[in-house]
Amino acid sequence: MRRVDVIVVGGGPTGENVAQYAHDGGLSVLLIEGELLGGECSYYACMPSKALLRPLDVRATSEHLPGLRPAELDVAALLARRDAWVSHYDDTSQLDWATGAGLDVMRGHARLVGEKTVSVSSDGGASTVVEAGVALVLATGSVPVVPPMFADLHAWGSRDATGVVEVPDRLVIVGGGVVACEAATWMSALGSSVTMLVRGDALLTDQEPFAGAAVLDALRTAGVDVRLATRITDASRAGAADTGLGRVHGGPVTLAVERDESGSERIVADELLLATGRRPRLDDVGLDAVGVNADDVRAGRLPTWLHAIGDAGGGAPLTHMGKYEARVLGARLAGAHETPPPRDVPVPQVVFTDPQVAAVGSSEAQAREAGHDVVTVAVPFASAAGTALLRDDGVGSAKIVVDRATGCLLGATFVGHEAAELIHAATVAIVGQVPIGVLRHAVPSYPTSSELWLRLLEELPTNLR
Ligand SMILES: Cc1cc2nc3c(=O)[nH]c(=O)nc-3n(C[C@H](O)[C@H](O)[C@H](O)COP(=O)(O)OP(=O)(O)OC[C@H]3O[C@@H](n4cnc5c(N)ncnc54)[C@H](O)[C@@H]3O)c2cc1C
Ligand SMILES: NC(=O)c1ccc[n+]([C@@H]2O[C@H](COP(=O)([O-])OP(=O)(O)OC[C@H]3O[C@@H](n4cnc5c(N)ncnc54)[C@H](O)[C@@H]3O)[C@@H](O)[C@H]2O)c1
Repeated sequence: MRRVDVIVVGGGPTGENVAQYAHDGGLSVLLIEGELLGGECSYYACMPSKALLRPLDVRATSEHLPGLRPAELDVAALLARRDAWVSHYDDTSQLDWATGAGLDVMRGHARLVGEKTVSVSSDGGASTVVEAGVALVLATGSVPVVPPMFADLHAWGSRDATGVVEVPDRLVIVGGGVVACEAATWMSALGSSVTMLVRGDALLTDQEPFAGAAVLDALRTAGVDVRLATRITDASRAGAADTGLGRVHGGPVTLAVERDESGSERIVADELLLATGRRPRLDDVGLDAVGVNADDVRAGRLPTWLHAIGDAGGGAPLTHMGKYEARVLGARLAGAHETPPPRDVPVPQVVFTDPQVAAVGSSEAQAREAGHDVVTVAVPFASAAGTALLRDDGVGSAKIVVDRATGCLLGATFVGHEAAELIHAATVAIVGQVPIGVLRHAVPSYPTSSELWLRLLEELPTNLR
């Protein structure tokens, strides 16, 4: 049997980071990956989606900046850019990085078979048993949730949308969350006639309501048919088949859809994209062999040698949060002395729609629900010269949520063009618990987007400033 200090199962961004931090702290580490080293993010999620979205953002900017001729979309070149960013689904460069960083990498599917022990089976059927001296980390990521009604349709998942090869003429997207909104943006730009079927009465419901409303307006303006408060009662498809990543998976899909105000109707589409959430990938890692289950993972009821982090751990399923958990755990396993983290680390997220939604910490509703007495202020996104100069269509708003008792920021949301880079200032202010009275001495350069901070702080009651 092979022995190492730390076994990491899953070589996505979370697994790679925990492995690197533990190794740099002096431990021997084995990183086990069953598919592509780099994980969902590098090949099927963050990288391809943002590679597709960025040129579209630049094109839209060119349409709103007098002095420029609007940029023209070159679909073949856009897809080629996506292919380059996913390294043509080849993980050689990631493997080079890992071995260069001193990590031992094993290919194959790992299952727990006993305390601190996994069995790794390779494609050829051979299996190797490995034991960890210190810890075993599950960084196995997540899988898409497929509602049972769609189980036999070979509907597209987010992998097909980011890996699009054949652009369906008519695409129905089920869901109103992040994947649905981002995918609707690039699929409609690529030429699909997109219908979004959303069961709730808003988009992006985890965010401040004005964020979902702005994205809804923008998608509709771009020609996406967004139908809220819908219920799909039946779904069928002739000739459903796995024709390959990003290709249309069979004949037309027929959906029976009910809406409160307009009764029921039939919708026919060439492809169906399910964007109905994700859940931790824990079904096939042998949890039962060590007497735990997925609920134990979610509740943190694990033996001290076993850890589940990143998407697998059930926290915010975001690359940067997985990497953060990985840095903290990797250093801790190696015995590094670290400043203890604040009790609640705020979660930042950017939705790369047009306009972008960038948020961190609590929304007003979440803060009130948590029992905070809050003061909130909002300003138009274009109310600073720096943001107004970005584009002449100036949509969006910015809002902050301040704790009246401490005078510190609890949350911030920026909705507008290139809003993404504004959010880290809010993250720093929340983690640093910087009182507003101090924050107002952080002077933003003129004319930059950061001047929105000034506009927001000026709106607060004088006793808080
Ligand atoms: C379309 C889309 C776009 C996204 N965009 C963003 C974004 O812009 N920003 C952002 O922060 N997040 C984004 N996310 C979320 C992000 O992709 C995930 O949060 C991130 O990939 C999680 O990293 P991870 O390492 O925990 O898991 P993963 O990246 O899923 O990696 C897990 C790895 O473990 C391997 N594995 C699983 N089980 C085993 C086993 N038993 N044995 C061996 N190997 C195993 C898998 O093959 C995989 O490579 C997006 C998600 C989607 C679906
Ligand atoms: N830019 C980013 O940071 C980014 C981009 C994409 C994905 N992600 C991550 O990936 C995760 C998954 O994204 P997602 O959009 O799939 O999930 P989500 O939880 O954001 O949205 C799921 C949507 O599907 C709907 N839904 C769920 N079950 C349904 C059903 N049976 N019928 C009809 N509608 C149903 C929900 O109401 C919701 O609108 C997100 O939590 C996010 O953290 C992040």
